Amino acid sequence: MSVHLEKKIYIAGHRGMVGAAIKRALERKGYQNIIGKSSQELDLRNQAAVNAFFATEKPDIVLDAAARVGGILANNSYPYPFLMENMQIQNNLIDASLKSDVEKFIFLGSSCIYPKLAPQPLKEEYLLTSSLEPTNEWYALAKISGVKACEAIRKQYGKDFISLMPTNLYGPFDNFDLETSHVLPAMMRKFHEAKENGHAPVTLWGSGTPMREFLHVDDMAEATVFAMEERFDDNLYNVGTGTDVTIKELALLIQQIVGHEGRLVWDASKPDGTPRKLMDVSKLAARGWKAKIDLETGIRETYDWFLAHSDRYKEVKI
Ligand SMILES: NC(=O)C1=CN([C@@H]2O[C@H](COP(=O)(O)OP(=O)(O)OC[C@H]3O[C@@H](n4cnc5c(N)ncnc54)[C@H](OP(=O)(O)O)[C@@H]3O)[C@@H](O)[C@H]2O)C=CC1
Ligand SMILES: C[C@H]1O[C@H](OP(=O)(O)OP(=O)(O)OC[C@H]2O[C@@H](n3cnc4c(=O)[nH]c(N)nc43)[C@H](O)[C@@H]2O)[C@@H](O)[C@@H](O)C1=O
Repeated sequence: MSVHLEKKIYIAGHRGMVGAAIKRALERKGYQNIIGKSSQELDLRNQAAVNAFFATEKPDIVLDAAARVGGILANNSYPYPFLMENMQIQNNLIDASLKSDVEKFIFLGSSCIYPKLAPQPLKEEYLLTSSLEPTNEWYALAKISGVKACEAIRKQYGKDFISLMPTNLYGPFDNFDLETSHVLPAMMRKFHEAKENGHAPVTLWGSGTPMREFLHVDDMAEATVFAMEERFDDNLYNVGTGTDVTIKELALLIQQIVGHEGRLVWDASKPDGTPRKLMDVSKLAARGWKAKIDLETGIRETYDWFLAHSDRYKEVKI
């Protein structure tokens, strides 16, 4: 299905890693009417401000990539904002989109919505079948309520509101802050700085045995644009590569790409999180979308970006 290139598309969170990648993907395809606001210009936690923005701008399509986002330690340390701010942001966006008759709304969730010990790979139907992973249950609960809000709107009003569940993402404009980031950017920065420091030892968190699946953000953006252009018959679709690695394997790959030759130390006082969360990506594949960027290529490209933006990676994003 094609979407008119003049449709007004609002990307919530257009300055973030995912939002910026979606903007690049839309621009590549020739979309001409893309809008966005920074959190300073429009605080999405403020319902009155969000309603006023929608009344003025009247977007045709809303892509929701705005959220409070962080790695395992940030999620575990700040449960209240990860629950409350995410619910506020998404509730305001979803409700304003319904009331202003937006044609299409895409909500981005996360693979952590699925139960901690669900069978692998994770099928969409496993949602709400057992308990969540404790390190990120607050964030996961917010995301689950977003999925359900979109599903409720679809069920009650027949509107095209859908949810995409990305696996762990990485790429340009990631958060490289060592306390709040996800594992892949943290490892890249740690190995890089240790190499510059005479190949000093690198300390990583947990046991190294958990498994994670990593998707390049440009693939995620392509999947979002694909979903925007299609009319799906269901509410919830996983987005991933369908393959995963252990955290130790990831460390060795990044170490080799960065060229660090020192020792690895595993800090067992830090949490492992969920043992595995591999996505079953067959539902989206059946619609005709699959990831293109393999992990090694994606990490090499991201490291090139990191080297070219060495002034930026020390910014704290949370
Ligand atoms: N990164 C990952 O590994 C994964 C991410 N996701 C999901 O993808 C989406 C995007 O994540 P990602 O790009 O990584 O995150 P980033 O932190 O890079 O970007 C988040 C964006 O949200 C905006 N934002 C946050 N709070 C507010 C607020 N109160 N008002 C307005 N805007 C706000 C920020 O705006 P500003 O820059 O202007 O402050 C920023 O642009 C999220 O829904 C996340 O849950 C899902 C799975 C994995
Ligand atoms: C996308 C997803 O991201 C979060 O879940 P997570 O996958 O557990 O998060 P993570 O990327 O931070 O860690 C992955 C694994 O890696 C290990 N690990 C080793 N060394 C470092 C390290 O240096 N930093 C970090 N962050 N982790 C490290 C770490 O101990 C863990 O075993 C959710 O909270 C939630 O936000 C969500 O949905």
